[in-house]
Amino acid sequence: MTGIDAELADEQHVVDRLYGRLDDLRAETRSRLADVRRQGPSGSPQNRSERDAFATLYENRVAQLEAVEERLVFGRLDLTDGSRRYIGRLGLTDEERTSLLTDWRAPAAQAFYRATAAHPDDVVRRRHVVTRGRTVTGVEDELLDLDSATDVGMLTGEGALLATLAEGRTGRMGDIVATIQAEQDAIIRSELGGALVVQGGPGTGKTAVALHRAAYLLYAHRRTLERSGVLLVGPSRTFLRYIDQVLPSLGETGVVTSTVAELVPGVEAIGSEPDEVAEIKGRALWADLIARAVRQRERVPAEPVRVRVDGRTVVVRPGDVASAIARARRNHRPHNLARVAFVRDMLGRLAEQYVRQLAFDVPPDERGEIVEDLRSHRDIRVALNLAWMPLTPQKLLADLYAKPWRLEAAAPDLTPRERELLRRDPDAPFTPADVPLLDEAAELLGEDDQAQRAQAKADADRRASELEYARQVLQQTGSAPYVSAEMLADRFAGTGPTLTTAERAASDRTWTYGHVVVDEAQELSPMAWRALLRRVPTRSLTIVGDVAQTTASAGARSWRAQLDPLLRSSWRLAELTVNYRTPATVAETARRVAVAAGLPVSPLTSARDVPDALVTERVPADAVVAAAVRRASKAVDEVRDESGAGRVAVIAVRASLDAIDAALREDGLVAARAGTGVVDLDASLVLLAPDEAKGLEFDAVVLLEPADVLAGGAGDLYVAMTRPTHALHVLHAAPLPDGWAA
Ligand SMILES: Nc1ncnc2c1ncn2[C@@H]1O[C@H](COP(=O)(O)OP(=O)(O)OP(=O)(O)O)[C@@H](O)[C@H]1O
Repeated sequence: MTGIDAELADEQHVVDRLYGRLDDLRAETRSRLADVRRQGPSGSPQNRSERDAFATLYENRVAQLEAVEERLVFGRLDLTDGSRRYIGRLGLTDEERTSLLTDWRAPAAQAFYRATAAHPDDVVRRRHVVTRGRTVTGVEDELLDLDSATDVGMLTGEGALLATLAEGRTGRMGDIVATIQAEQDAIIRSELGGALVVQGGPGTGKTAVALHRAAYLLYAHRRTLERSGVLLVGPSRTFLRYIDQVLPSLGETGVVTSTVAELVPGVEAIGSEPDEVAEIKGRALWADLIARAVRQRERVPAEPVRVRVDGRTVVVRPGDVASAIARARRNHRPHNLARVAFVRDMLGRLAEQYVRQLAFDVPPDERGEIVEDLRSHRDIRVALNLAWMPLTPQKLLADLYAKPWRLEAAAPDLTPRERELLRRDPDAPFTPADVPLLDEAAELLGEDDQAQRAQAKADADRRASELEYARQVLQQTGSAPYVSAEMLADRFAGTGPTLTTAERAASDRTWTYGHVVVDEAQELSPMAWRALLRRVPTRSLTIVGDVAQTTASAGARSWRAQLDPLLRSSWRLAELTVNYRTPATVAETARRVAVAAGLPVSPLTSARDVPDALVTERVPADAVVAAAVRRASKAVDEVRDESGAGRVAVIAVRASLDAIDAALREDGLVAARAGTGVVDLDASLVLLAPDEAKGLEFDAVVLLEPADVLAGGAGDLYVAMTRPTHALHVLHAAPLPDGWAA
């Protein structure tokens, strides 16, 4: 056996043992699950719910143990004291509780990502163990000894990293646990508190880092975050699908994912509108505008309203309404809740008028029946509603858009043209930019929640007793490391469906999360930020993005300008500087074009280059589409491999997509498209507008007419050019944008 063969055989031995232990744990947990299930549907309700709770606990554990099959172990640290430590997707111990495998998130694993020759952190050797299935196929060593011959370069585990980067894309993002780089690790393990902004050029791993950070925080702060939950906000459903396998592969399934458009449960924002209109709706002035619109629904009538009740007359007097409004506003409750006080006050005044007309006195505490008669009188109801209308957020906003006089009264800061742009039918569907406005309105309107409050009190009492019981069960069974009393109590809650924290959080508009991760955060408008920050009062946030890639007019061009007004300078900035996606030639060209267009681009070094990564082809204007079809067809053949990996995107301005689609079909090629829904990322060919390509990546990209894309926005072109991992084919009739040539 040669030296390397012997090394591989030794590692295979270790890897076999680890998988053996994993198999044992799986079998053990499955058998416990089977035992619990075997007990059948008998016993007291308490026994049954306890059994269900344990069944869920074991099911989750089985799922977690299944999820770590691929690359269970990927690293080894040889330490100065002669000991070895294996690093993997989760922690494993043997029957005697001796550590066999260290979870990549544990403090003991940090050196695997951070140790350098200058700061070896007790590590003499870092080894990347490469496996395929359960077989060790390679090892790669770095000696962290200044005197050693091995030079540790810019990248950690360079061979393993470059091999990963060269793999064909599958349409789904994978995890990077085996090859996280030091600058990325520092961000992933950054403390939980406060707002952390991660700025980095395209392909620097911002999304990957954000997801691994979520997994890290759930591990390091499980007790805090298990109950409050973590929210991950992405730019589109397609993007959320693109990343949806990463957290499960890291053993974490409890993160709520959402776009800004989905933040308000019950609202489906399926409408679309020009970017220009979305920009207006994103402005911070809507906070005041909506507050004003709500106040304008609390209105003193110009004239007294006389109402006949059982032969007597009561008068809804402007003066009384004004004073009842002023009093109801005093306790600063939301509109629909303060309305209860207003109505009570007005009915008291009307009852007083009514009693004065009787031949006898009725003391105030005996006027209940009179008050109820007045309350149910149609004309009084109408008069009080006109003064203080109960409103839903949808009604408030739809009225503002549909009734020009309402918008004019509420929005003196908008120009007549801007107000005209906002005009729409009262029953037109809401758009994504409406959602933060509906959320703002919901905050100011509140719900008429008397029944809800009574229910909440009953729920809270029941919950307290369930929690106490769950604590006792945990003490008796010793299951504390896997589950908290709160989680167990949730599952004990015998009535209704047993919901996880994530499920409860996702269905509750007013839920506040323990941490919020925002990806492509540069796209968020000031109003979208307000809606998000409402969901994380602790301001524990990870904000990742690139202000050079902004495509929405309402988005940010500078973090300071965007975040200072919201977070009062209390945010910290980290930068990522190495591009892992795009070949250097393509990345540098994209960067020059972006600089020439005046974008605030971040410094960027590329991890690798690929021969012939950038091909530009000039064709006559009427031949661009045909050339694109030819090129796309060739690219699909070139990138596809036997495993089904290999993805190609054609990117062009929105106005040309239909023509390209038709031409592709004529040629027998079907491309997946976004339309209004989710792009089928399993397709080997997709057709996208530049903003739809945001955050995604493909082996090859066929880009049409960069000058047209640039005309739509420099950020659009920067995004489009930086999507490929191997090749960018550019087809153009118009001259290439400034900065293209080196
Ligand atoms: N340390 C790493 N090891 C292996 N692959 C990595 C690493 N860091 C990033 N990558 C890969 O580089 C590609 C780009 O990463 P990612 O999408 O997270 O970048 P990004 O900064 O969010 O890009 P963009 O701003 O363009 O959306 C992905 O395929 C990702 O898996």
